[in-house]
Amino acid sequence: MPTIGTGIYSIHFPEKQKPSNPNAPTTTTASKHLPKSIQVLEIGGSMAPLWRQYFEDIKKLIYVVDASNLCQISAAGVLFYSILTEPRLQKVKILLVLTKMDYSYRQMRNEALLMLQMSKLQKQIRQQVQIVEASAVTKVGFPEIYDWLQRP
Ligand SMILES: Nc1nc2c(ncn2[C@@H]2O[C@H](COP(=O)(O)OP(=O)(O)OP(=O)(O)O)[C@@H](O)[C@H]2O)c(=O)[nH]1
Repeated sequence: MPTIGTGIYSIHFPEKQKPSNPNAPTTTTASKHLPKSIQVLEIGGSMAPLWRQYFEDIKKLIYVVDASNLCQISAAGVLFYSILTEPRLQKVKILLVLTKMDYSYRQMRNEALLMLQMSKLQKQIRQQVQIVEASAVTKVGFPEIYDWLQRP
């Protein structure tokens, strides 16, 4: 079922794992100031014609592409390009999540990036796009996504 409309979610960050050396410091001054939770607005793929209404006052943007859905990746790339060239999003930090990696074959990362024309896009846009492979089932990629969200 596609997400219709929008959803607001709170993401609570897991405590950082304690290091195996008991004498090592567990928290640094920087990590003390990291947010413990964050609010995320999810806007469904079927809302693409209305995405522009949400571009005001955004600090970070996560673009989620279903890597198991070969038929839709090229279309997702065209929509991604329209986001990256949007004047109001030029200073926004962007995370590209290739999701459902558990359901995709192993080379899918490269194929998806090819279909999204990422290397061509990176030369034309101002934002640095971080790319993460993820799965809601295996939780692959979650630590990277949490880190990215917590970073200022
Ligand atoms: N195997 C697998 N299934 C997933 C994963 N994430 C979501 N699903 C399943 O995929 C189905 C559709 O969910 P989503 O693709 O998240 O739907 P959606 O993102 O709301 O849809 P749009 O917003 O329209 O793109 C549900 O049955 C989910 O349980 C994943 O990482 N791996």
